[in-house]
Amino acid sequence: MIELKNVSKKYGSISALKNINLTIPSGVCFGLVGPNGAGKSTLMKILANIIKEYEGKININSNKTFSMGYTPQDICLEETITASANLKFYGMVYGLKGKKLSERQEIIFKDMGLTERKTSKVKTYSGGMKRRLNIGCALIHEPEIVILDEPTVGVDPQSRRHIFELIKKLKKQGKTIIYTSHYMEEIESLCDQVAFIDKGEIIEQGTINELLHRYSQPGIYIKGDIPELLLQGESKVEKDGGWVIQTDTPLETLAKFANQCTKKEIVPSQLSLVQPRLEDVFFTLTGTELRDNQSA
Ligand SMILES: Nc1ncnc2c1ncn2[C@@H]1O[C@H](COP(=O)(O)OP(=O)(O)OP(=O)(O)O)[C@@H](O)[C@H]1O
Repeated sequence: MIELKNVSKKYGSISALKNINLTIPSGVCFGLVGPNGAGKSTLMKILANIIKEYEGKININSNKTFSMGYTPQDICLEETITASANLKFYGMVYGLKGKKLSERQEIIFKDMGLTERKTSKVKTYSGGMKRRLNIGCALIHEPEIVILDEPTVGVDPQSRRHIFELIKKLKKQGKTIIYTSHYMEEIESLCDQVAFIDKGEIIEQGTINELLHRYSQPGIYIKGDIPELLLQGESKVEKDGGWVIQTDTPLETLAKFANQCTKKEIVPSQLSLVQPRLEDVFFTLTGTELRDNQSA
């Protein structure tokens, strides 16, 4: 278990983290979500012991020994040598050698879908391949705790798929994974728990289901050539050229609209239940869209 108590960090006059209290149970995939500049990377670097000057207390696995792998947001590879030599270097840094090191290299290359390119120089790799290798370097020593800071930023779909598969494999192995992303759909599909961070503060945390349950408004979505009359008296919000109709009884409302449309021979281009999304939870909490703040 990882426990943070009143963790704060300032860079000069900038308060990057303010009294962070967080508990990350062992064996969960924990998502940390927030807009640019929220403090995610700072928190990751503190956990990875890269930033050593901060206020507050961190307790990892009750101070028992543990191994950790950290992938920073920026690619940290030597481009002029082969992928294999890069991976070997990281393996040796983590104390691996001989047969064990070779075996681990083979596994990482296979997991990352890079086996055929392992003897190529890193400078010949695409951005996505470099990112996959960068992640592999942090996993060479089979760490119990894996910290991945925006592992899918700017990657192609193929690399994204490999990274997702890898995270699922790490989850099955019972690793504790801490994962930051701007992409809520990634957090929703990969993580068990999530914390929202905004302006250096944790503004909400819980399991994905808890948060969706607590904050999302149930409803249905209707789009198309819909007469005003049909929507009269409904609590509705315009969205993407259609309407979200807010209701506590979405199934009944959906059936009612389907009936009315059938009777009036109207064929909406879309009529569906609104699926609660983490994106909406963040919006409810902060009043801002996560991605409006993105520069990437
Ligand atoms: N080395 C540094 N020196 C000064 N200020 C910094 C430094 N690193 C981060 N900051 C500032 O601290 C705040 C938090 O930055 P941090 O990189 O932790 O946020 P983030 O949520 O990871 O953002 P992003 O998603 O853009 O990576 C920001 O205001 C940032 O400008």
